[in-house]
Order: sequence, then C-alpha cells, then structure tokens
Amino acid sequence: MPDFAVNLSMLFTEVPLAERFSAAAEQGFSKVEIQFPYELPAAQILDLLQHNKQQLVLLNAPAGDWFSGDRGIACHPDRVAEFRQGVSLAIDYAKKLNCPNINILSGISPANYNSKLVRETFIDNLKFCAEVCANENIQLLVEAINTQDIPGFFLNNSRQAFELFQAIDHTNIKLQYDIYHMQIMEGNVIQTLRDNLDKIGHIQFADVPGRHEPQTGELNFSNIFKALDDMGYSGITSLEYNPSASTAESLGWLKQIA
Ligand SMILES: O=C(O)C(=O)[C@@H](O)CO
Ligand SMILES: [Mg+2]
Repeated sequence: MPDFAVNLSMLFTEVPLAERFSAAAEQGFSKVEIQFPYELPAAQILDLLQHNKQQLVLLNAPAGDWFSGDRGIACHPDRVAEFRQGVSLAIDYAKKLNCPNINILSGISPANYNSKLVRETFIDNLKFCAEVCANENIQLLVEAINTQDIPGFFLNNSRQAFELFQAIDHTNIKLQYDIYHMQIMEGNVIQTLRDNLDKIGHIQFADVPGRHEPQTGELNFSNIFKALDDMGYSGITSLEYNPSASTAESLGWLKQIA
C-alpha cells in the first residue's frame, strides 16, 4: 500500500487551514502537504504539526498573484527576480518545517515572449532552484498540469518534463507526477510511472473526470496502487482531490482498500 499523505489545500476545506491538521489527524493522516502555506507563520504551522504528530511533506514555492490569474511564474522572462525571491521564502518555510520537498509551477506561457526565451527562462530558473535546494538538502520537484484546467500552462506532460531534465542536467530535480493531470494529458499512467520511476519524486492523485476521490471516475486506483508497490515506488502518494461530498465521506475508498 502506498505511503499516503493528504493535501490540506484541497481536502478538509470545511474548516480554516489551521484547523485542517487536527481534522486530518482524526482521519489517521500523519503526513500532510500544503500548496501555499504562506498565509500562516511558519512557527504556527510547526506547532500544529507537532501537536498533531504530523510531518509536512510538500509545499509549493509562491506562484505569483493567484487571484489575478498567475499560476506560477517560473517561465516568465520578466519576473525572474520575483520568482527567485519566492524560492527563498519557500526554502525558509521548508527548513523551519523540516519539509523535504518543494514544488515549482512553471506558470502559463506569457503571450508576449517567444517560446524559446520562455523555455530558457524556465530552465535557468530550475537550474538555480535545483542548486539552492540541494544546498539545503531539499528535493526540487516540478509539476506538469493539464491544459483543460489551466489553458496555456507551460509544463503540461511528462515527456516534456523529462526533456527539460536533460537540459537542466542536475541531479536534484524530479517530476511531481499528478495522476489526475497526466490522465487528462497523456493517459498510460502505470506504464509511464514504471518507465520513469527514477525521475519521479512525488505522486498526487484524483479521479478523472471531476477531480474527485477514487471510484468516482475512470481510473482503477486499486490497480494503480498495486502497480506502484510492485514497481518498488518508495515515495509519497498524496490525496489531492476535491471531495465529492464532505471530506470525511470522501474517504470511504481508503477504508475499503487499506
Ligand atoms: O493543482 C495541482 O495539481 C497542484 O498540485 C497544485 O500544487 C497546484 O497549485
Ligand atoms: Mg497536483
């Protein structure tokens, strides 16, 4: 059975972020991830983690101004300084919270720049991040996201990520393989995981369509989780879905397969 974590930005949203740690602990989760933890001071998050005997396993670097439409800025040629400042904040949180992974969002390709410059900016930023994270013993992750939910998102499939890894040529970068996004963009989930396990550092999941819990859509999660065990995946597999009912009700599948 995978080593499960739960994403506190998408599950347990019935209560404010600070209350989701205990709500997750009550459901048996000892590992949590937060997309953007910055609304709470790191010291408060540390208290909550300690109080609930939980480990924070993943956070995202700041992704620009989400409410104005940014979905990451790592590929934006005119925002390199802002991006790198955000990475410093992410590292600060990760160190204070003993969080082993930082995820980067490429962002939407900016329309006013040529595609070569956009790609080069992303590569340069990821080289920089891989090195500064390596110095702090933090694994750098980058996530591919489907272009139905975020039209124009620059990094949107696993093959593209693996090509970028060759150009980046750094040992401290891996793909955050989100089964939901990759089922939409390319399918072939189990074979892709098996063929590229050495390049995958973290897994997230939701069913397709709808981005809800397992057993609401087309994916066979029992088979996917068994395949992950069989191929020897030893990383974390995280629930990152929009519960179709309450979060507690949405966990029925987990009790069935555990
Ligand atoms: O949307 C996803 O999938 C994520 O993992 C988020 O971190 C993006 O904000
Ligand atoms: Mg994800």
